[in-house]
Amino acid sequence: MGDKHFVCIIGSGNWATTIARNVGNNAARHQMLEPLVNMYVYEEYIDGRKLTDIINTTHINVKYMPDYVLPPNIIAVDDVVEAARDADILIFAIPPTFVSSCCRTLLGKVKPTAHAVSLIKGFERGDDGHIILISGIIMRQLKIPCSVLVGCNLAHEISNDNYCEGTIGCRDQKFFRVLPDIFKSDTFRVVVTDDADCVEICAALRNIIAFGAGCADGMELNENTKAGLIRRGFLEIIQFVDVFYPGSRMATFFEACGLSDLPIVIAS
Ligand SMILES: NC(=O)c1ccc[n+]([C@@H]2O[C@H](COP(=O)([O-])OP(=O)(O)OC[C@H]3O[C@@H](n4cnc5c(N)ncnc54)[C@H](O)[C@@H]3O)[C@@H](O)[C@H]2O)c1
Ligand SMILES: O=P(O)(O)OC[C@H](O)CO
Repeated sequence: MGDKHFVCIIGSGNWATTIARNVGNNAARHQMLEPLVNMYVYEEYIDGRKLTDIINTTHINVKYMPDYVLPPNIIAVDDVVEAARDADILIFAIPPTFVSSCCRTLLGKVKPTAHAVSLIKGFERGDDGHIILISGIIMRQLKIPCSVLVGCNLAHEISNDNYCEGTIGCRDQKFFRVLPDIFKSDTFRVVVTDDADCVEICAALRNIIAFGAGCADGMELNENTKAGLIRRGFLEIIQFVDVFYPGSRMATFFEACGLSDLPIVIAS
């Protein structure tokens, strides 16, 4: 762990662009990080100009975050292989639908020692009906470990420097110290745990409870009923993890990935 880590962000949407400011600021001053950070941008044309050119000259992602200035050490790259080739830490922040195709493109092209971090919420469904974690897809396809960062993380609030919290589920002890240092800021508190499956599952399943709460509103059920539904849904997440990911810790459900993220999604 002596050498500096080169960081690459894969994605340039709302969340990727928001977190890129923290990553860029931290990379510029952290002794364990290379100051330049690549950001893979799915190329688009805005008024005839490439989005990558716009980002690299104005430092603004006019498509996804038009009022938000990125640090100049964030370098937009339109080729995912080129962006990721030298990376020691690969941050995935794209919608779940694009993960498999992106990993197929990257297969054999990333450093075998690289470590991935998924900021993606959601999961895929396997042929047998089982849940497949997004980090699992990344690990299986790229054959590198993948940690996760999730929490009560509405991008527009973080971009406004409103206080918020995130939980990192770290799958490699070697990265325990450096991962929080990559993402945190004065207003973004990041806690790291090794209970990575539980962290990711909390974020993946909370949408189901939020959907149920939305249905309760739509059916004009009262607040007592909705609160009961949310409590029972949260309990079901705990029971699900207990059955399918044994060994997870109860305390993890009360970190940002669990209890704080749930009300956000229900309200939003
Ligand atoms: N927005 C938030 O507040 C927020 C916060 C936390 C986590 N997340 C999670 O982050 C993930 C991304 O969400 P988002 O809100 O940034 O999405 P978004 O809709 O803002 O971004 C879409 C991204 O997909 C890229 N894209 C489009 N077509 C593509 C293709 N064919 N191949 C590869 N990339 C393509 C776009 O360039 C863009 O970078 C989701 O899993 C979401 O749950 C979002
Ligand atoms: O709705 P999502 O999956 O984009 O998640 C948004 C934020 O993470 C809520 O905390």
